[in-house]
Amino acid sequence: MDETTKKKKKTAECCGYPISIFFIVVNEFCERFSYYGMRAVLVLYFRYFLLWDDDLATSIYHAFVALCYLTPILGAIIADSWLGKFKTIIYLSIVYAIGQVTMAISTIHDITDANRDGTPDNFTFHIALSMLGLILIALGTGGIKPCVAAFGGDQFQEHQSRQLNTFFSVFYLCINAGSLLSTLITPVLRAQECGIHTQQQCYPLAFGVPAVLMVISLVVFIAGSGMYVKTDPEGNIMWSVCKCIGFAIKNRFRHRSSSYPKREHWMDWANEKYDKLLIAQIKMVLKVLFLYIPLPMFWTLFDQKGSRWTLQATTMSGDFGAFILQPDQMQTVNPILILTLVPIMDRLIFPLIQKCGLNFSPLKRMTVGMLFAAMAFVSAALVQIEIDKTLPNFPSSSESQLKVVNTYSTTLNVTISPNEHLLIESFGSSADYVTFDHQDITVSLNTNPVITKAFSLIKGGRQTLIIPSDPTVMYLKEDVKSKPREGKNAIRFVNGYTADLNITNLDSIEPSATTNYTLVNQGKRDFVLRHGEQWCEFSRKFGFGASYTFLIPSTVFSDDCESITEVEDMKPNSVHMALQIPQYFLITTGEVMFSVTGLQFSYSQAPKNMKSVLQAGWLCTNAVGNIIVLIVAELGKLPKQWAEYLLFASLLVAVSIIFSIMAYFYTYIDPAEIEAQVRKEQGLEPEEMEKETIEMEEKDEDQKNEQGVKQTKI
Ligand SMILES: CC(C)C[C@H](NC(=O)CN)C(=O)O
Repeated sequence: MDETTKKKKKTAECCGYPISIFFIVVNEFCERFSYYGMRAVLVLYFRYFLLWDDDLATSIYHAFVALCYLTPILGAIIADSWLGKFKTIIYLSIVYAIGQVTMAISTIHDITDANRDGTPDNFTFHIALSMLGLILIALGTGGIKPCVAAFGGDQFQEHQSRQLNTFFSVFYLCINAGSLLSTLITPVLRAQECGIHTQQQCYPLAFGVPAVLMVISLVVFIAGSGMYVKTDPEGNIMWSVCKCIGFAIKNRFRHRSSSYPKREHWMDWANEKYDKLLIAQIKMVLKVLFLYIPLPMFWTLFDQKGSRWTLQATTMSGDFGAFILQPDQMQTVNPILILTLVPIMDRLIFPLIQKCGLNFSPLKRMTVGMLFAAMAFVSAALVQIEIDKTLPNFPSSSESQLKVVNTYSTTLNVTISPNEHLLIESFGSSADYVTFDHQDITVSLNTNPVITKAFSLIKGGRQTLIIPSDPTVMYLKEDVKSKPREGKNAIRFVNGYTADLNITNLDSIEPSATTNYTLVNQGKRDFVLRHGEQWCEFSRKFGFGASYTFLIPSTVFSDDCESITEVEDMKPNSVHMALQIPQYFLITTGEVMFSVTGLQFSYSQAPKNMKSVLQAGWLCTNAVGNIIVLIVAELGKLPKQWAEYLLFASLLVAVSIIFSIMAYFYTYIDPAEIEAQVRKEQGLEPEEMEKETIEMEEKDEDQKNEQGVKQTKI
């Protein structure tokens, strides 16, 4: 125990706050920038750099987030039992920074791109390095998380309890300011092009900047070193706690006969062997941990902002007139609202409620926070119902859908066996998809002579029958059967020109052929069509989430691309992303009531030597919430997304009712007061008692007491 001790040494103050707090909140801002910045581009890195599919990318992403909220337990044990919070933060921040740097290095494609084609040649190297980086990051970010908040709390003196509450709000604001800035900045950095041999999306910059911020965070924290109040670790407290609980259970079991008098609490069965103070502290912690059992459900809903809600946004329109919002940018609404709502709640709403004489206790706030989150999901369900009305009618797994495109020189009468008759103009298409419940069809064209051809359609798929200038070679082309990802537009061209054509960013297309789909972003896009010396420019403004087939006629160069016609395979998104704002508002209000309060509650209800442990327990509720998301995603979804949203909302309402009942029976405590009372009962002076506890924990009592029964000096 070589840390500078200081029970509560007098610290330098500014406006009633310890100055050391400044270093802690700046440190938290930089660390959260680092964490959220890296997280913002992580799925894209998995998907487009490591070339994993959507499912694998999403699962590894959620598993990483869950790990980040499980490792706080480890950090808390190290801090409370061994190194103390200060040293734990320093050492694990170094691990964290190394992890971020490793991660940034793993994204440099040039390292293994020997053939210089722009893609890595040795994926195993990049995967191994990035997994190592992520494990170190999870260890670092999770490990320091419970220590930083608790260390911040330790800086306050007893007379600063009002400032302590404000500190937790400011702390939360810093988290969200860091997360907001990084979520805006790192995607922009990723979109830059960089590289030594070939220019690719700049993942090294997008991961490198968070790495730099982590180093800054560490430097800032060390800079405040001389000003901190540093509390000593109190020996292997977790081990003592486990042994004490184990003994209480064993002893209770040994004395299960009704002839033994009952004890007030089952932990009192440890009285024979363990110190009363330790037992009292364990009781306090267990009471709070028991209360945490229903809490993961809140995070299960909360963390779907990044997954389900972002997917929902991809089926909506982000055209806000003055600016365009991409679906994944919608998530920034959360930190923006946090930055506005925390001060409003702290300065206006909570004091107002207090003035009205209502007792809005922390646990009541948390219950109301849960109900707000449930309402957010009801709102998401209503938005989903609106979206569903505008979505195309996609085929079921047993159906097939077909559309016909005619690039023949005249209108055609198309008969699809047995009784589908379509009249299709030259360079036009059937109005919509025709749905078949069988796959084998025969198509007849009223040409002279009549052309008849048999086709087999894809089950559960959408296809287009392309009739080219020579109808005898008509063919099927597969269409997109879901909304294009990230709100992009899927486009393709049918070449009705008499020779090969080159189109910007696409391979050259032969006459009568159709290109594969290309994804283009919203906004005005220009394409140059070229054949030898001839060229023309084709411009088109795109919305969100549409799909088009462009038909190029033989006259394309003579009328300067004017005669290109378009077939709308899928309508653009028409429900506006602004409709998601109410659900973001509700979930963020819920977060302020639930999460900020939970953070304060976990600190205030923990005994001095177990503050980090309870912070870690609190963060673990988030990890379990993420694991529930993973399980639900794996088990498959309800057929309708809105129904799944309502299911989650109902589950959270049920859980919040259970939580409110548990909260009703919870009595708020002042851990310091209880500890002082126990000491008094033991007839020990505070200082004397502290020494006593440490000595006791250092002994290996198991070896001494084979019989397991020892009377303490109480
Ligand atoms: C959700 C976390 C447990 C708390 C916090 N996140 C946010 O504030 C997001 N609005 C964090 O510490 O990252």
